[in-house]
Amino acid sequence: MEPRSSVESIYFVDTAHPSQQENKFIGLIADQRIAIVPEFTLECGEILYDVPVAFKTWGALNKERNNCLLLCHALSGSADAADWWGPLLGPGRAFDPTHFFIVCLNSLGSPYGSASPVTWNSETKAIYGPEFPLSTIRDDVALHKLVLQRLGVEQIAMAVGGSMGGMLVLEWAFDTNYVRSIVPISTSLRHSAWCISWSEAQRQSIYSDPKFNDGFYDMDDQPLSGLGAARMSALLTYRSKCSFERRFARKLPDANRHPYPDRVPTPMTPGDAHWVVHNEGNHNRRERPCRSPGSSPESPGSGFFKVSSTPSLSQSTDTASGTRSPLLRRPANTYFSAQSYLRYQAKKFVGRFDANCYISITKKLDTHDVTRDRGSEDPMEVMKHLTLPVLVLGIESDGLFTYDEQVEIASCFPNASLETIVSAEGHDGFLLEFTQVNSYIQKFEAEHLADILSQENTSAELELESLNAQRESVFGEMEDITSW
Ligand SMILES: CC(=O)SCCNC(=O)CCNC(=O)[C@H](O)C(C)(C)COP(=O)(O)OP(=O)(O)OC[C@H]1O[C@@H](n2cnc3c(N)ncnc32)[C@H](O)[C@@H]1OP(=O)(O)O
Ligand SMILES: N[C@@H](CCO)C(=O)O
Repeated sequence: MEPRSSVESIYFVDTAHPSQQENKFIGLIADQRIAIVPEFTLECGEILYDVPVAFKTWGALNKERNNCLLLCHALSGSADAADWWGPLLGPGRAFDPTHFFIVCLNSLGSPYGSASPVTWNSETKAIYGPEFPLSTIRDDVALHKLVLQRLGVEQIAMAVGGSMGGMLVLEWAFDTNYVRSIVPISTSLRHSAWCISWSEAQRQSIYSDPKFNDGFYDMDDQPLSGLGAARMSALLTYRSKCSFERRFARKLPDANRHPYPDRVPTPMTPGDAHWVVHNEGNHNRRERPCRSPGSSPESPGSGFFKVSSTPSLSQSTDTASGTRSPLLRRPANTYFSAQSYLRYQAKKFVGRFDANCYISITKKLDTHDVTRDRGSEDPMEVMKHLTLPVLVLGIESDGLFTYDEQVEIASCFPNASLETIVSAEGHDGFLLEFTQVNSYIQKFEAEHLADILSQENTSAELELESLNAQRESVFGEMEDITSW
């Protein structure tokens, strides 16, 4: 499906644009700009009007307009590549704005500024919500190309991205006249049954939240427990068993650093006590009437659970009522550091992401298949003419986009090399192992983009100061993970 807007009709606005009027996530991304594409036809046939595309740039175009380094973000990323790949960005690093015009554009369906369930539909005069149409990786590439052309880019020197970003990178490779080289990382030629299934399980978590309401939820009262649960299971697929064992093993949470997150009722009877253990961590838990002797569940006067700030089953003392605790022995622990971490990550995620956007993006991932509508189901066949230089990076501990899939990608391009990111962290290694990613990409640039590296762009200097400024990350913490 061809996009209909001419490149010249695209214009630039800031984030106060009406498309973002109800988007509470837009403010999380610093200093980005928005391109408005007047009309764009998605692969599904739906036409979007006044389509916002959020983006950030670093450095400047050279006079040949061929030094664009395109960064493509992953599922929960944004156009602010400095936030999630910051250590790779800067003079002397793989993404060097003194040589490259670095551009990162936000994908459709993401809550960070491009058209999505949380942006305004100028036709219905409301946010899209669950009526945002299905978008594909190819839609992103087609839409982003319009914006790149509007920015004056005549050729992409190198497109780099991991995970979902790697899917965009692979689709970019088919634009043989526009793209000179690519670096797909921890990604796939087509979304595997394994990945589709994880997406499905995560969406089901969201659907089963009573607040989801088929996607028509109140933006001020969102299905947070469903979205949080989705992120928890996703996070597990982004890491490895080995990494979790190393970090958490059977440790208990450090109460000073990670205080117990829940307010837990003090049990009055053995049944109450068991109920507390059973429901600990249940965000949708309701208040349970006290069932102590002499009271009935329906007699509120006899009191509901008393609320304390620590899990009461770790205490075997008397209850507030003076009766003996129903549990005299110290029970086995049921709350571990690993759980505390997952809950913390879920809580953090629901503060920065939207449930409908999560569904929209995971469905987009499910559509990914480089062979779709290209005349053969054999990727080798559909890719044999893609002779551009390709560097594939894979992580052996990645259980989501497996190393075998990276081998397959490399084998389908006639001019590809494969390198290994050594990491026990699993899939997220591409966001954590900065030194290795940086050095592999620099080596690749030296080999294939020497002409661009030989040009120095002094006008980029102005931007470097703000690039180096310390600021809080929206996404990654990039802390020393061994400290846990
Ligand atoms: C699919 C894609 O598209 S990905 C591409 C782009 N990605 C993005 O844009 C953002 C995605 N970001 C991420 O995936 C992650 O943030 C990463 C991979 C960058 C970094 O991983 P993180 O999970 O943030 O780091 P880490 O695992 O070390 O967690 C650190 C946090 O957990 C907390 N924590 C650690 N252990 C515990 C514990 N036992 N209990 C509670 N909290 C804990 C730390 O205090 C820290 O908190 P903070 O965030 O307030 O500083
Ligand atoms: N941690 C990344 C992994 C997905 O590939 C994200 O949240 O975007």
